[in-house]
Amino acid sequence: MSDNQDTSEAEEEDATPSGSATLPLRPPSDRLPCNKSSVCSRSYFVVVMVFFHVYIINVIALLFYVHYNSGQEDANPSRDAPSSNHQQQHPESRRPPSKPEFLRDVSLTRIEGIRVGHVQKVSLVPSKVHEMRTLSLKPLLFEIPGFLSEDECRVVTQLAQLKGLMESQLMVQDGQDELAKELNLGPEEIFNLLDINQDGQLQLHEILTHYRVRDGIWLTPENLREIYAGLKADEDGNGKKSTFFFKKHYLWVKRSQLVRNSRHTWLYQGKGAHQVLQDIKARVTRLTRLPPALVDLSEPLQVVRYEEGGHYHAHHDSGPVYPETACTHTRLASNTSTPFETYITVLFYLNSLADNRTYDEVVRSCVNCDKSNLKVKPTKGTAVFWYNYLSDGKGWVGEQDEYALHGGCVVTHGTKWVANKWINIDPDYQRQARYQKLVSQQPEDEDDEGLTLNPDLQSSDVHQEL
Ligand SMILES: O=C(O)CCC(=O)C(=O)O
Ligand SMILES: [Fe+2]
Repeated sequence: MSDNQDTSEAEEEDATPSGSATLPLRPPSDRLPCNKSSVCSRSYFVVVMVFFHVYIINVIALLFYVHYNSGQEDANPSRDAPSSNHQQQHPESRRPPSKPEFLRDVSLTRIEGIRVGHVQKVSLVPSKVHEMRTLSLKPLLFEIPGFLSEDECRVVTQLAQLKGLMESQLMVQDGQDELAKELNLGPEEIFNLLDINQDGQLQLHEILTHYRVRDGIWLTPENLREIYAGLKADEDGNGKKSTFFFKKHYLWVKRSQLVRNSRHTWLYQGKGAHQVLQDIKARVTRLTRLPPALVDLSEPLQVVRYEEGGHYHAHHDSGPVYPETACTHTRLASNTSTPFETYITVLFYLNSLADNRTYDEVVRSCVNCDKSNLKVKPTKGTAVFWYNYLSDGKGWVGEQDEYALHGGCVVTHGTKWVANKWINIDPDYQRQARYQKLVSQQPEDEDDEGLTLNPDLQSSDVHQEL
């Protein structure tokens, strides 16, 4: 009780306007300001202004609310995707999503590497359990022995031979005459174009730039000095040459100076393809745990043959195409309107190399194999696969993994056969989703796990060289 009394006293005290004790008290008549018109209108103005401001603030808040809500709906492309229709019926789908709405339906599984040497069992075919060993975490790289059977390796190489293999990279002189005709430029004009600093001379670096830009030829300044020395062209040793010598030393380029010295072909893996090829594609889908549609939309199997002296210098299978690291397949993709990159590379060894002198470096190599951090010896049937991109942490691709630099060492004895399955995606999810939607409007194959493409669409839109 006493507490209540205290409280009511306190309330009474509190009810006294604070600070009023310091103001002189006036008689009640003085406190009626209406007889003073200026005071009355000022109070009236203040009250009106307060109401006006509250009203304006409310309107602005309402506008923000409406804008924010409609903006969320616009930015949500999955709402017009068929699979998200049922979500619209649930009120909880209006809650803020834990990850961007557009990544709800599709996300890229990334297999955990755990640690180098870690072995996980994977079930890829009914009769067998495969072992998948982590070879590296940076980049994320795995090896699966016996991924292909002996028979499958044989069928793939035979199918490639039946189809016919083409040079992976043309020698410069192979196309030189046609280029000269096509360019319709005289030697003077070519000289001027190559003379980057316009000093009337061609320096070593200008020639080198041209080589890399036009031909993808792997020439170091040392190579060029050797060429000059061989031609006795640079007698004063200042590295300045005439067009005559520049034209002439083209002929000195050897196959070993190409980025890639091999022959290859593409084997279509969709509906109607040889059963072995379809099986390999299905197994790759299981292995990578990616949405089947992504694997279906990817390039066909590329089969590559290296003869003695064959090699593939260090390169990335994806990312911006620098002339010296250009791959046939990234060119293939970049020729098209669909900007696909290679998310995963699955490399199959279709034969074993006879001895230890002839092995492959797979990752983090430089032009020469001695500088590589990791080498994998080709063993028939073994598959290695790695991620060319890091994750964005939200279920799609992030940055390109610089550590995915790799190459194939020079084959010193015999012939080496490999096949590449490049799994392509568009780093821009929304474009990929639009593309997938477009392609999924093609007739579907009922037997298939996922989406099946109309071969005509596939070859004309994505895989031009098939
Ligand atoms: O032949 C190899 O070992 C590597 C091949 C490769 O990296 C490629 O074809 O992109
Ligand atoms: Fe490669």
